[in-house]
Amino acid sequence: EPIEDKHALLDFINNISHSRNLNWDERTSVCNNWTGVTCNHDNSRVIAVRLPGIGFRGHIPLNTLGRLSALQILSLRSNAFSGPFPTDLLELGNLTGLYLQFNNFQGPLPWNFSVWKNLNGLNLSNNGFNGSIPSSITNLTHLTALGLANNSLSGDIPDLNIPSLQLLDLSNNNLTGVVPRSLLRFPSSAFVGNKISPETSQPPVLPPTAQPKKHSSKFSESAILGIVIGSSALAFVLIALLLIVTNRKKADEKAIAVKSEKKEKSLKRTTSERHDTNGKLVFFEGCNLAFDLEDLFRASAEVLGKGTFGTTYKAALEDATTVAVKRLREVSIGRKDFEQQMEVVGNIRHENVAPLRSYYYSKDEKLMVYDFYDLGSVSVLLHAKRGEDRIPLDWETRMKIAIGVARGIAYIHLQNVGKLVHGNIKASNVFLNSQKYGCVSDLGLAPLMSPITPRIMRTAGYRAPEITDTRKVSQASDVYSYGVLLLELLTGKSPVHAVGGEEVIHLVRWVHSVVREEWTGEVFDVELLRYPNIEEEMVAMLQIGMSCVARMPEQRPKMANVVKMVEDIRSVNTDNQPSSETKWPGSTPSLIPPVAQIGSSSVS
Ligand SMILES: Nc1ncnc2c1ncn2[C@@H]1O[C@H](COP(=O)(O)OP(=O)(O)OP(=O)(O)O)[C@@H](O)[C@H]1O
Repeated sequence: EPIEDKHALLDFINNISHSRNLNWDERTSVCNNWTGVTCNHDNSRVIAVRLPGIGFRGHIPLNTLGRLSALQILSLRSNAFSGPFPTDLLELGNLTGLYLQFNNFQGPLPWNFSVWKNLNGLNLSNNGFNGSIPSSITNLTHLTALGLANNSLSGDIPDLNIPSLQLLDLSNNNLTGVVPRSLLRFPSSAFVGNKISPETSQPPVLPPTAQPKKHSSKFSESAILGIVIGSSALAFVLIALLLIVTNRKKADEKAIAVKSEKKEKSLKRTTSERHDTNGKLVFFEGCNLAFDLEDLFRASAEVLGKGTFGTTYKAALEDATTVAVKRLREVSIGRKDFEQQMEVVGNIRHENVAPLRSYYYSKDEKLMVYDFYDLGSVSVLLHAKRGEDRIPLDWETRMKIAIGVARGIAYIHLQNVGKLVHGNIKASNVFLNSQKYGCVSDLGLAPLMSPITPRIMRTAGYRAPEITDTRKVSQASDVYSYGVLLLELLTGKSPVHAVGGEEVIHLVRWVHSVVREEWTGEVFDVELLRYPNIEEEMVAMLQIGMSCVARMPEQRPKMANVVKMVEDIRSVNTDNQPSSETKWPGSTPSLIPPVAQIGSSSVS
């Protein structure tokens, strides 16, 4: 454990008064569950300290936090710290996030901001800082969010030519002069409550108000604005919190607008207390996101959907990053087992597996935090509004999805001494990685829950037949689900879909029957007909898909073999296809049986 860091933290806590007790016991390891403290992967350094709302008062003790030289995130917001800006913090050259808002700091800002060259979130709002905004702030080239609102800052606004900056709030200070050119892209609300001369500062767009919109994407946009605007919007940001935290209400955005600020403040306090004492947000390696639990609960949240294991929200954090938060329900195992499973899942780093960034466990609340995928899931890409103005998912991309997913699952199957199961392969859990290859999410959740409930139809189409009896997912059942996904990519049809009103068709059975009657050409998605020279590949993929959905688990190929088969399709055909842009890695060509032979052994 990092002894030096531990001593620095103990020196800090022993020299400051605070109203809530922390569990910082010097006999325990600083990396082991100390409230608000996060260590790096090998527990050799403390990298984040998040202590919002602990009731600290007085000056930050000298020569304490400044010794945490590996610190990346420091959040001391919503306390009652006073005194000048703690210059010790200038020692922390690795900081990416500094959150000191809602305290009673006073005096000038530090003049040499440039020491924090990696800083991307800085919030010093709601303090008593005065003097001018130092021009050195312009050197923070990674800054994405800057909050200086509700202080007593004066003088001109520096020309903050920082292209990465997405959120800015300078409102309610004593700033004068004009809004510099580089900042005209921000809404006027970022500057209100100052003495800025009106003629020259003509902000481009005046956002109406922070009223929440009735529906989703707009809701989140206005929510971000809301945070910037400040107090009036605090209302609905905090209701979003309510939405995630209390489990009492469904998303009812209308109610959000009418809540009074007073009420929310107290709500907020209870919430943060409840969560800080109960549980801890655990981060995994490579998580550069600057957020703490309160950020998560304060974030504007939009429901993405309800799944088998819970509800997933899109949450916009204060520093303008967006994450997907999965709120689990009906977790049937205890903390230890839960944490163990999270460690396995969270330490998987593979380009075809969506990284779990962080998780949270307390008695009432279990959360998992992922990167947010802008393009949406493969389910959306494949099925959303088929029609004239739709850009179809081209064959190239479908192949890359299939290859990526196969590689991701094969890698998962190697973990935990070859015992890990994904357990929930389906199109809504597959996203595109930065190279546009498939990337699987939502793995390893089945062991957390009570036995699988067959009532959920959306999953049913991907579920291997033996699960009806065994009630357990396995690597072989992952292979089956992958096969269904392949059929979905090839046919453009959802695994369970209604045809002619009520009727529900099972995709696997449907494909079998079409192939059996030698109508193979009919199974393929009409959207794929426009691409030349892909029949061979489509047929070969169909064969792989059908071998994966063999009825008997032992007849299905292992995932590692599936990877080879899928990759081989490309290496076989690239010779004949000069049009293919990508050179696919692969080994020797596999022998592909004629279509008529597939399925005969596997039809149910
Ligand atoms: N990281 C993410 N980025 C973008 N969208 C996501 C993310 N994670 C989930 N979603 C989307 O949110 C919705 C709800 O997801 P969720 O995982 O809760 O349910 P599901 O995938 O429908 O079912 P299940 O719980 O069985 O996985 C889905 O449409 C899913 O594609």
